[in-house]
Amino acid sequence: MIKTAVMGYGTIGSGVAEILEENRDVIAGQAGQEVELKYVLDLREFPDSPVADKIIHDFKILEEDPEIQIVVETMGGLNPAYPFVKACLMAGKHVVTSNKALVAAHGTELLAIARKKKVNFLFEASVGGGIPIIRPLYRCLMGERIEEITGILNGTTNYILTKMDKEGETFENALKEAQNLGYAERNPEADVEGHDTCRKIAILTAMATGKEVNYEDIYTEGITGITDIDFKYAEKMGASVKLFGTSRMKDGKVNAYVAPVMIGNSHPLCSVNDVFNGIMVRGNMLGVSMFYGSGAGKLPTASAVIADIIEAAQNLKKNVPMGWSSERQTVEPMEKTRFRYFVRFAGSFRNKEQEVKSIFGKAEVIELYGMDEFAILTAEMEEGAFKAAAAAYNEKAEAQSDYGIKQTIRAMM
Ligand SMILES: NC(=O)C1=CN([C@@H]2O[C@H](COP(=O)(O)OP(=O)(O)OC[C@H]3O[C@@H](n4cnc5c(N)ncnc54)[C@H](OP(=O)(O)O)[C@@H]3O)[C@@H](O)[C@H]2O)C=CC1
Ligand SMILES: N[C@@H](CC=O)C(=O)O
Repeated sequence: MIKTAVMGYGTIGSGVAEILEENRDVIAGQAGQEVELKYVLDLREFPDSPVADKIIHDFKILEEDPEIQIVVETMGGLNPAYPFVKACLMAGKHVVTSNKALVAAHGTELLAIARKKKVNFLFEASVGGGIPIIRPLYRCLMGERIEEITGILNGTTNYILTKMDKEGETFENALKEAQNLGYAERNPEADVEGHDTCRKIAILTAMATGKEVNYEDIYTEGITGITDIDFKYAEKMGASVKLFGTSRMKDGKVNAYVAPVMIGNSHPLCSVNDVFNGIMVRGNMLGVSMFYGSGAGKLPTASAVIADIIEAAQNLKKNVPMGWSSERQTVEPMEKTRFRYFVRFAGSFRNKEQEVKSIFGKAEVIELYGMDEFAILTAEMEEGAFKAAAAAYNEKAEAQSDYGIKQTIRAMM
């Protein structure tokens, strides 16, 4: 029998405990022996829960218990998750985590310790919730040169954007619902400002390149600036707005960003709604493959944790080769990335046509009935060139005491 401990009995930790019980026989069949939950480390008591008799508050108890071979970290954050996980690996225990903040910040070091100690540090649940994506990258796609990963990688923001788009819900109400459903991070700023997606695309890029990626090098913009008016234009254009995490890899160079993107209804990721995530992976031989499923939530995410527990149980005496090295992958500046741009301007197109055309070049024009504003969809250009054009337009508008650009969203249509 293999004994495990869960650190953090919140949304995901309690899901892990539930599946260990509910799917006990399936897990034992795959792991080759029974997997028993011995301890649950948390700050609080859970007297009415099924794990009431397993609750501990002192990390030393599980760290020093030689019976514990696999530790699950579902506390979130870096402190004390990082020192606890490191201590478990140093003590020769396998660690499974759903914590992308931890993997993005300290993954390189923790993977190296796991290799040295011949144990495993596994993090399938850290990206895409219940969607298998980490293991496919190091197993099924191991013979591919990965050229691009583009995904809707955050359940909370996709839930919010879907509610705003399809039901006219306000940003604030939709966020509250996502929090009540257990999708959001403890500090939801990580979701809505794009930091969670940034960590996930950094992890996927590191998996794809085999090199460490500093998530702070990735341009990151969240969804807090997206409004109901943007969705009105999107509807008229047969489009929607989604938060993308994208990484393009070519000749050793990586272009990566996190940003809301206007996409047409025919884009494969446009129909990924609510808490669902969708991840497109393009390999040089495979072409495009799509991964789709619940990107957050108790049981889907816990299901991914359970798969890692089984992987560790099947490899108790050896380190499964996966992850990345300490060699740093550089990320190209955002200025070099090419997009079309959806731009909203104050005033009427009739009055601004000459100026807009002379500064932004050829563009499609979109007007909404009864609005004192208009929008354009530019041709594809480099981010640096677009920024220069937008600055020139705003400068002119200011000189004429005229309000300039109201909104800019990158577009792929
Ligand atoms: N929720 C989701 O859908 C998903 C979450 N994740 C990730 O999984 C991790 C956990 O998320 P989630 O379950 O939602 O978070 P929760 O906040 O629901 O759970 C965290 C639990 O850990 C406990 N905890 C915090 N600090 C300590 C400590 N020092 N010692 C012991 N216990 C502690 C918390 O106790 P208390 O409440 O008393 O502070 C809480 O019970 C995060 O990294 C998150 O990013 C990944 C995919 C999906
Ligand atoms: N807050 C995250 C949880 C899963 O990673 C999300 O909403 O996607």
